[in-house]
Amino acid sequence: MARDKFAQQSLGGTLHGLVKKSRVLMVGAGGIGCELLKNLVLTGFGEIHIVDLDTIDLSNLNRQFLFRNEHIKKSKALVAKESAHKFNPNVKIEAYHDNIKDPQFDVAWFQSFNIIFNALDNIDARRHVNKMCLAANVPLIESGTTGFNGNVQVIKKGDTECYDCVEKPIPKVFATCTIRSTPSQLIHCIVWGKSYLFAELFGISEDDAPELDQSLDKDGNNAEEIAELRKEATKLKRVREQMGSQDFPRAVFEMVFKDDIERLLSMEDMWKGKKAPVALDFDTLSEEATAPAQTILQDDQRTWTTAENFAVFVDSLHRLSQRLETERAQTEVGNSAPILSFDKDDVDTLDFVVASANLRAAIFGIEPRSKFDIKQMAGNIIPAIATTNAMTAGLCVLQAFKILRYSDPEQLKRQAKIVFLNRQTNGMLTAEKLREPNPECPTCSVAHVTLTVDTARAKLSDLVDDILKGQLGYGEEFSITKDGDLLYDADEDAHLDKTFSDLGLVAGSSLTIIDDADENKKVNVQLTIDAKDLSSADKPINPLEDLRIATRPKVAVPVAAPATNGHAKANGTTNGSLKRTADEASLEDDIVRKKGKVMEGKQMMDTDDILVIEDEKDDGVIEID
Ligand SMILES: Nc1ncnc2c1ncn2[C@@H]1O[C@H](COP(=O)(O)OP(=O)(O)OP(=O)(O)O)[C@@H](O)[C@H]1O
Ligand SMILES: [Zn+2]
Repeated sequence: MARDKFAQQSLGGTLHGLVKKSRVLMVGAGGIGCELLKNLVLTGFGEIHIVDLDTIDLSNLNRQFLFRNEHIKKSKALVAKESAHKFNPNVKIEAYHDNIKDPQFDVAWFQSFNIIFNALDNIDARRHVNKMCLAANVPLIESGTTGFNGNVQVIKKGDTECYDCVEKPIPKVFATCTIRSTPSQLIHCIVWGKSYLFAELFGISEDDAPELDQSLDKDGNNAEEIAELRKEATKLKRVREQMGSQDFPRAVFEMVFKDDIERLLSMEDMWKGKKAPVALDFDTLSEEATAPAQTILQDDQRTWTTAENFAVFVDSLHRLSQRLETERAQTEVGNSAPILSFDKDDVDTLDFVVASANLRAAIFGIEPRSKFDIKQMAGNIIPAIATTNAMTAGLCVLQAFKILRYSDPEQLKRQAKIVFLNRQTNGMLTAEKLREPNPECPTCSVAHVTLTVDTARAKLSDLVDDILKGQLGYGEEFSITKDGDLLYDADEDAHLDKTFSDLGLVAGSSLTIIDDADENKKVNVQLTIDAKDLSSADKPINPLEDLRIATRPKVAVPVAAPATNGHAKANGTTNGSLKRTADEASLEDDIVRKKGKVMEGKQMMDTDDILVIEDEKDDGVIEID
């Protein structure tokens, strides 16, 4: 009870009472989430719900202090609840080991909270929660960190900018050819080693790997190159069959560091105006590689010579093939063949990727790096800093106090802030006034409509013809998208005959309708689906009663200057520039890696997928997700 007394003394009776009565949701129980949950529990927030889809990983333990060794592989949400509850047993905590995008977390459920906290690590989930908070009209506290930078932003429907008010730059996937044929930076070689060579030898064939964009470029130019790459993959499979034999390292080496390079060199056009690669020779390097791999490996902060990388390559290849052979021998007949997967904390896999990447870098005249550096690049590129998470989580709670204290929107707008944590600024913290919503925002400048649908019977054509054109008066020019994926527009009618179920539209799913008419354009509409079995005598979509969608005002509205860095977790720029420069990020190659899900065009990538994206601005910033 002492804690309660102190909290009351420092917050004052009124605020303390509001805190105790409040019911809050925290999405994500990772780096920020663990700190935030501790703060919420110790401050005495009455009821806290936690959602996290992930399990605890060894690499989380250094900063996610609610987790211990014995919790590895257990649910983050459930363990966070257990650990934090001990700090203050008076607080009610509910945990869900689930994806926040699951239909059970519908608008009504979001509505049951006073405040929602995002402690997430990916844009897709953040956008989803933003959308749900707008639909439910519940204030959201959005936060993020990258290295030493952090940010906290209060989002309130109609009163402030939402997460989508400032467009996030669309990330660009590296073409297969950059990774496979024309690397120009070490990161390309690392991705090649990790996502192609390692996966092809010890994991799932690259044909199944989603991170390499197999598509043709817009002129259809890659066809030949892709056919070649496929041939190469077949050849590699044959090499793979030699695993376990003494000749295996030579077979792999000659295939990727000699034959493939010679094949590339034979395409002379490719190297016009570009530095041509130089193939490596197994025998020459074997003669030069005199130091034992174990000695070289001890020196992981020094950049190894090509011969040293060669020695580590051969050694790690032996280690990995032995591991796979042993696992195969132990696999019972009928079970799927074992595979190895890359993990930056698994030395055998890391050694292999470091050596392969550096050998490839030598071929293409790219500066190699130490194992220490490559580990960061291949794993967590900008390291997560526990204190940044802790400070950011503290700021989240301070903003939550403002939301509880100021129920009047005008007062809240004056009191609540967007706060940036930034090592470059004097005093580390800077606060900005909350911005007005962007009237052009595709998410918050929309009409929210809930539609009752029998998802098994209703077809997309029912929505298009009966509801949108028939009832709401849309013309021919409009589009229907789901999470950025186009389902329908004047040129795309492929899905019209599909049912809502076929299209994966379930209870709680939402569709965005954008009017593209030249005149009297309607405001964007967000349709949320309320799934019900309707009598077969009735239409499969309930008509909307007396609903009219307003048209947009004709005024030209300046788009607010972007304040957030859409790529990275942190929005921490105060100088008006879109993103931090490499210098600001204190990294030579400012490289960011995030886990989780990101929408890339129309493709959804899962937690373990690797997406390589290049910054639009040519400042050398690369993000791997
Ligand atoms: N759609 C989602 N639903 C629920 N939880 C999510 C969702 N997307 C991400 N998360 C969770 O958000 C948390 C973000 O935490 P954090 O940024 O510390 O990431 P991490 O994966 O724990 O660590 P790191 O990425 O730094 O190695 C993670 O625990 C992750 O599981
Ligand atoms: Zn918005």
